[in-house]
Amino acid sequence: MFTRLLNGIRSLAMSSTIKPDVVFVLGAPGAGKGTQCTNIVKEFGFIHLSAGDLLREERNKEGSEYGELIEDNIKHGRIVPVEITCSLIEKAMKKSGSSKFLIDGFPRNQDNLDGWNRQMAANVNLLFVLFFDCPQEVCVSRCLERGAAGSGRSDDNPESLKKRFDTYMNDSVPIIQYYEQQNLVKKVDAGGTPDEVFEAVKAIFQNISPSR
Ligand SMILES: Nc1ncnc2c1ncn2[C@@H]1O[C@H](COP(=O)(O)OP(=O)(O)O)[C@@H](O)[C@H]1O
Ligand SMILES: O=c1ccn([C@@H]2O[C@H](COP(=O)(O)OP(=O)(O)O)[C@@H](O)[C@H]2O)c(=O)[nH]1
Repeated sequence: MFTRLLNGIRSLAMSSTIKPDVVFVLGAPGAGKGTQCTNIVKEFGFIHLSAGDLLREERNKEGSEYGELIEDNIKHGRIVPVEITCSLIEKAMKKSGSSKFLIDGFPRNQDNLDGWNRQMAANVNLLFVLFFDCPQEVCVSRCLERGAAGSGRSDDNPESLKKRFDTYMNDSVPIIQYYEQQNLVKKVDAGGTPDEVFEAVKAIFQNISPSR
């Protein structure tokens, strides 16, 4: 009797656990991920979590044990170990209390993907992967302009950009292909003006039915 009651409570608790909706936002450095996430937040009420911003915030924290490691990776266009990034994402998700997230710039390599699958995948509802497709020369000039305009980023310079693109081509593109094989990728041409790109983004978000 007691066991049956306990099992009943357990299954009720499990069925009422609502998983948050997640959209991964991927694309080359400078493709416009952050810009379009800001638009999506305004129009569709998602919370924007940029993995890069979370890492930079952690790097800037006084006394952070990962500060140097994060900066070293960012400057050289390498990917920070997933345990650090995933924990920052998880913490930010919990803190926000929201149930709809844009996770921008993650997962970017196999280590990221494996870590996410180990730590988070079972607890979220991955809606799709929004992929901003943009020619490399356009992305590079946008990043250089962003640097010249005073982004203050230690990686918006020609040397770091070369490494960031090597990492993107070698490590991140295979992750996008992995999701493509699962029919989860929604591709947007990101070479136009911000307004043109957002028109295409809107068409995607207007057609999704969130899990609740
Ligand atoms: N469609 C666009 N056309 C021209 N410039 C853009 C466009 N989208 C973004 N930008 C600019 O390019 C730079 C990189 O955009 P950002 O959204 O930060 O890209 P990402 O997050 O992919 O690195 C920023 O300075 C931004 O203002
Ligand atoms: O999941 C992530 C996201 C970002 N980064 C690091 O942060 C940098 C900047 O990433 P961000 O997404 O902010 O900018 P982008 O390169 O897309 O313009 C990357 O080159 C990586 O070094 C990382 O290690 N893991």
